[in-house]
Amino acid sequence: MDVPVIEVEGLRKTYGEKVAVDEVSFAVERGEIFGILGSNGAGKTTTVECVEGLRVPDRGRVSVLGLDPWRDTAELRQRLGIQSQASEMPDKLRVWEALDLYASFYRRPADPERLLDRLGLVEQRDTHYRTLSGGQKQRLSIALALIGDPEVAVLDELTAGLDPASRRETWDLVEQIRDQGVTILLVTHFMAEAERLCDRLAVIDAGRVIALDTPAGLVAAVDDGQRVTFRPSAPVADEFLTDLPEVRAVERHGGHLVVSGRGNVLHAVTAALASRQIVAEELRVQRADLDDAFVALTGRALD
Ligand SMILES: Nc1ncnc2c1ncn2[C@@H]1O[C@H](COP(=O)(O)OP(=O)(O)OP(=O)(O)O)[C@@H](O)[C@H]1O
Repeated sequence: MDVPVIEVEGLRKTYGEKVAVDEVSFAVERGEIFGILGSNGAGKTTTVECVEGLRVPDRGRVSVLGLDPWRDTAELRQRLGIQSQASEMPDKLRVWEALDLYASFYRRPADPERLLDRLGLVEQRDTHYRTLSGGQKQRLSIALALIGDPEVAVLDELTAGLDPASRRETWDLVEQIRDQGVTILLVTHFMAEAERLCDRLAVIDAGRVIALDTPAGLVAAVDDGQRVTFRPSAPVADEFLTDLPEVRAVERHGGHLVVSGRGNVLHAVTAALASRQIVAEELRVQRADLDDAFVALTGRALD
């Protein structure tokens, strides 16, 4: 088995009296998109800043590509790309100048022209930073994280403030970056992003990892099965449905029935109704999603 690309063990970091993270442990495998999901102030940034070598933990061990982020900082800088939510540039810096400047920090930088092309910034090559749109600034920050041709990239809240279309484009881009072999540590408080992109994720709450699994695994752990809502075309007695082995409960809301249970509730219910020539109108099927998992784990919705 490969050695994990990032290993964090028993991390603790305090700011004065405030314990920002405690007992945080996780390992990121090569080629993964690993997410750190949590609400504002949960400790996500503190955790990744310890991984990047920007903060020194009070306790615990961090290893990135076999390097110690504090002892081997210079070497790590060459192999780790950092995209940060707060990377502002001088107003008059042009896009190509920013890439050129950042490229000069690396032993073996990526080709800036190819990166501009990949990130859809060719036409903005000579544009001043100040006049870039939010989405273009975001793409530039990703380009700057990749200019060193890193093996690992840390992306922090990368779609914050983007409109839905730019957000989806950015997600496609992150997948392409991973497909080219870059391991990605993704910080997010955005559920759809975690569900769409992450192979596995650690849910952080009040400084601690409270769950670590694939998005599907997190959902399965709280999944109370399928819930089918419909309006029957003719009256149906509750018992007719509760007698089905798949069905656990039947509730009535106005003219609608809400039938919940395990296994293929939808098929069982529609087949039983069909045997009596009853049609399930206005039919909807609901399953638990990552939002439900988060609420079950933390006791509240993600802000
Ligand atoms: N330099 C600091 N001094 C004092 N407290 C801090 C400092 N940095 C962070 N904190 C506190 O530590 C806790 C964790 O902060 P952190 O920034 O790691 O959370 P986060 O999950 O990244 O949140 P956000 O999404 O808002 O950035 C918060 O309560 C925060 O107020």
